[in-house]
Amino acid sequence: MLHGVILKTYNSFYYVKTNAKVTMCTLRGRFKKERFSLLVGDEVEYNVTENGKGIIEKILPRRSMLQRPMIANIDQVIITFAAVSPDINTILIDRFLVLAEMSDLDIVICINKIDLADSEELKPILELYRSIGYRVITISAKMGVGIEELRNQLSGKISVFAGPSGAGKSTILNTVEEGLTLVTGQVSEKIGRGKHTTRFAELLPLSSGGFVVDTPGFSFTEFENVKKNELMYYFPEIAAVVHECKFNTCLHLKEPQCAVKQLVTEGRIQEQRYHSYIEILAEIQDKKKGF
Ligand SMILES: Nc1nc2c(ncn2[C@@H]2O[C@H](COP(=O)(O)OP(=O)(O)OP(=O)(O)O)[C@@H](O)[C@H]2O)c(=O)[nH]1
Ligand SMILES: [Zn+2]
Repeated sequence: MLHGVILKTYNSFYYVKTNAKVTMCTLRGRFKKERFSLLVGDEVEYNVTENGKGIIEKILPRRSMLQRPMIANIDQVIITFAAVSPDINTILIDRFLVLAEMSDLDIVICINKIDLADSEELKPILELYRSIGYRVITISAKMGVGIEELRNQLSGKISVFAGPSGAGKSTILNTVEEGLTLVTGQVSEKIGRGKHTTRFAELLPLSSGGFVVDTPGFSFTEFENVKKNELMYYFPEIAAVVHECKFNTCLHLKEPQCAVKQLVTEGRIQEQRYHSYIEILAEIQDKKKGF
């Protein structure tokens, strides 16, 4: 039996990649009821028949699952922002970070367009995220700076790019490997408006090994699923100290003897991050009130 990864699905066919070869597969009859749960990114075992078609015999256990886009076994998210044009927006970075933390993915922050940036202005932002423990890489897709480091980071893994429009995600992919382009726009926004444009994401194989998802990840509707007393755990530097607050119900707002607020005062938790926390918390609470 061969072992492979599902790159895309189309009309009940699964395109399964093993080494350099892609085989069109169908599902063994007894799996038919599982058809809708088999996802791009799933690892399968299959046999090839005389006509060259494959039959999937076994679905291997999943390591992870992302909801939007629906993909199995994603290893990491590359949160991509431009240093300028559009100007870097740390609150927006924090929002993407929360979504990535919620999905329990490894995270890399990729700051693009450093050819346009004032490195002195950028430095504190890089230091902030590095101090929290995030891996931050700086690149210029246009000038080819930092691309080797990014390639190494993508090698052998399944990655999804996420980030605002104009950050340069398509340009980056195309620089990492010629011919790779993202289907732009958030997946979830394509649903509706009377058009049947819902599509499943695909995996694009990289020549260095590994895959990237062809659609950008995440949309902000996903904050709906966060509980107000869970949000803190998606800010690693806040999560690390919440047990020191006096009240175990502390949301770190106006409660007395709050370790989080104390550390913000001392500058050991960055004010900007605390503000992002407060802002997202307020949004979650507003939604619960029925807005
Ligand atoms: N100066 C500079 N411009 C860049 C760089 N990378 C991308 N751009 C430009 O930024 C613009 C946006 O790039 P895209 O690759 O379309 O960005 P995207 O993130 O895919 O955007 P959406 O398709 O809207 O999601 C384009 O005009 C690119 O040429 C860079 O490193 N430096
Ligand atoms: Zn507190």
